[in-house]
Amino acid sequence: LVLDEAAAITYLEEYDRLAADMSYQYAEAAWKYETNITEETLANMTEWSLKRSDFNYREAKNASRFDLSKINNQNISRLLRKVMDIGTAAFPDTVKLEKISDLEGEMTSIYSRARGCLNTTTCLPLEPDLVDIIANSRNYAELTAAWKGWRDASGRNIKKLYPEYVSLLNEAITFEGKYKDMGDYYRSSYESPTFENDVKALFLELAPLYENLHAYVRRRLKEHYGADKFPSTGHIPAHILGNMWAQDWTNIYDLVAPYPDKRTVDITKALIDQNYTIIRMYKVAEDFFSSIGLYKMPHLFWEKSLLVKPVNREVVCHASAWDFSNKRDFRIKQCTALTEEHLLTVHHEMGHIIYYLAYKDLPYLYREGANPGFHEGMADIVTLSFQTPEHMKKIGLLDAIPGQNDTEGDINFLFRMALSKAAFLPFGYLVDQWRWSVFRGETKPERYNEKWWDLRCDFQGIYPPVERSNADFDPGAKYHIPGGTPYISYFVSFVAQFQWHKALCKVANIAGPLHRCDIYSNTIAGARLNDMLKMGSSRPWGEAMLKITSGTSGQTDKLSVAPLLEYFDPLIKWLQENNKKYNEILGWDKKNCPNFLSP
Ligand SMILES: CC(=O)N[C@@H](CC(=O)O)C(=O)NC[C@H](CC1(C(=O)N[C@@H](Cc2ccc(O)cc2)C(=O)O)CCCC1)C(=O)O
Ligand SMILES: [Zn+2]
Repeated sequence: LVLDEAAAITYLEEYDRLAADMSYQYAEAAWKYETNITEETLANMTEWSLKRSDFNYREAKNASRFDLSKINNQNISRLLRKVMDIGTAAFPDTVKLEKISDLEGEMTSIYSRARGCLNTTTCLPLEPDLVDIIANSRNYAELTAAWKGWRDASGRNIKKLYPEYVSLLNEAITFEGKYKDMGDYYRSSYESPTFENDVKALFLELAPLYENLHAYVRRRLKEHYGADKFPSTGHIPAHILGNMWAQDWTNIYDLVAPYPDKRTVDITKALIDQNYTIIRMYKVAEDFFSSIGLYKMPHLFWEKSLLVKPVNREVVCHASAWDFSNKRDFRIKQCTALTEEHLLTVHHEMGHIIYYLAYKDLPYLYREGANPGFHEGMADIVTLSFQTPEHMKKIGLLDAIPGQNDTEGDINFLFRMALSKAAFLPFGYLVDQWRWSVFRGETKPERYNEKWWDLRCDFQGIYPPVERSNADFDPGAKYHIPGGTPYISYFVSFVAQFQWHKALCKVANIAGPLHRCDIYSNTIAGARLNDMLKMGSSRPWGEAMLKITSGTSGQTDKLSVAPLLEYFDPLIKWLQENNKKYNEILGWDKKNCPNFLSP
C-alpha cells in the first residue's frame, strides 16, 4: 500500500476515461436489446454486461492499492470508494454473473412480449391495449379479465426464474462480506444507516391522507359498481382503480370527482382535438425546461431516441431515459401515445435527461442522482407546475381555470392531483418492502405471493378480484421486479419533490397556495434547481437537499412530508368532513385479505 494522492489523481483520470467508454458500450448494447428484443441482442447485452463487471472488478482491485487512511482529500477518497463500490461485480464467478444477467434479460423479455388473454381468442399486449382497458372500461367483468389475463401471462411465466435470480444475487453481493443481502446493497445508495426506519416513519405520517382518500373513493366506487363488490373488511377491488397495479387512480377521476358537474379537465381530448403530434409533446416538455433556464435537448436526442412503438419488432415499451456517458448522447425510449398520462411521462423522462445534462461535466463516478430518489424527484418536479390549471391554460390545453374563490374547482383540481400523488404512496413504499423481505430470506419462494398480498392488503387497502394463491406470482406482473430496478426511489421522490416545489416557489417569489404554483419561465427557480442538479452524487444527498431548501421555511438536509401535507391540506380537510358526513369508517382490516387462498 503506497501511492499517494498525486498518484491517485493520475489513476482516477485514466479510470474516468475508461469507465465512461465501458459505460457507453454497455448502454449501446442494452439499447440495441430493448429496442429490438431477439436472442442475439440479448446475448450481446449479456456479453457487454460481463465485460463491464470484469472491468469494474479489475479497477476495484487497482483502486484498493491506495491507502484511504493516507488520503486527506475528501473528494479523492470519495471517488476511490466509488471505484471500489461495485456490487455484484466483486463476485469472481463469472459463470454465475452471466446467469444473473441472462435471467434478468429472460424475465424482462417474457414481461415485454407477454400478451394477456381476455378469453380464448383475444390476447393483447400490456401497452397500449390492456393499460387502456383498465384505464377506460367501466365493465367489472371486462376489467377482471384484463387484470387476471395480464398476471397469468407475465407473473406466472416469470415465477419459475425468480428464486434462482434472488439466490444468485445474494451469493454475489455477500461474497466480499460488505453487504448482508441484495436489499442491503440497494439501500446503501442512500448512505444512511437509518434509511429503512426513516422511510417507514415518513410512510406512517402519510397514512391519514391516504386513508381519507381511500375511504372517499371506496364510497363513490360502491355507488357505481354496487356495494356487493366490496367486502366487509373495507378493501377496494384492485382492478377498478384505473391502473393495472392500482398505483395511480387518475383514470377514474370522471367516476369519483367531488364536484362532477364542474368542467372535468380532459387533456387527452384537448391533445387529440388540437392535432398534437408525438414530437410536439416532446417540444412542449423541452420548452418548459428551457423556459426556467435549464437545457434544450442535444441534436443526438432527436436523432437517436425511440419515441413511438415500432410495428415490425418487439421492444421494451416501458418508458426510460438513457445517459450514454459521452456528454453528447442522451435518449428517451417510449411507446408514446397521445394521452395526458403519456404527456406527463414525456416530462418525467425528459426530467431525467435534464439531470444528465446538468452533471455531464462531472467525473464519471459523480454522474448520478444525489441518491436514486433525487433522480426520480427531478423527473417528476415539473409536473407539479405543468398540471396546474394556470399552466394548462397558458399552453392552450385548458380554456377555463377555476377562479381564486372557486373552492369547488380548486378541490376538484387537488383531488385529481391526489389520485396520482397520494394514491401512489403505499404502493411506492410496499414494492421494496416485499423485495427486501425476499432478499433477507424472510419470504421464501413458496410464500412469495402471500407476502405480496399481505402487503397490498395491509398498506394499499385493496384486494384481488379473483382468487390468488402461491401458484401465482403477482409481483412478477410489475415491470421493476423482473427488471431488477429498485422502487423505494419513487417513494423518496414523492416526498422530496414537494419539498423542492415549496422551496422553488418560495425563492421564485410566486404567491398563492402551493398547489397553484407554476414555476414555468421562472429562471430564479430554475437556477436554484440547477445548483442542486450540478452536484450529481459528489456530496452526500443531505447537502443537495440543503442546497435547494436553504433560506426557506422548509430548510433542511432531511426528507420531510410537511410540504406534501401542506400542498394537500385543503383537500385533507374536505375529505375528513365528507367522510364524517357519510359516517365512513376509515381504513380496512389490515390482517385479513379477501380472496387470498393460503395453502
Ligand atoms: C436507463 C434507465 O433505466 N433509466 C431510468 C432513469 C434513471 O434512473 O436515470 C429510467 O428511465 N427508468 C424508467 C422509469 C419509467 C417509469 C416508471 O417505471 N415509473 C414507475 C413509478 C412512477 C409512477 C408515477 C410517477 O409519476 C413516476 C414514477 C412506475 O411506472 O411504476 C414509467 C413511466 C414513468 C417512469 C423511470 O423513468 O423512472
Ligand atoms: Zn423516472
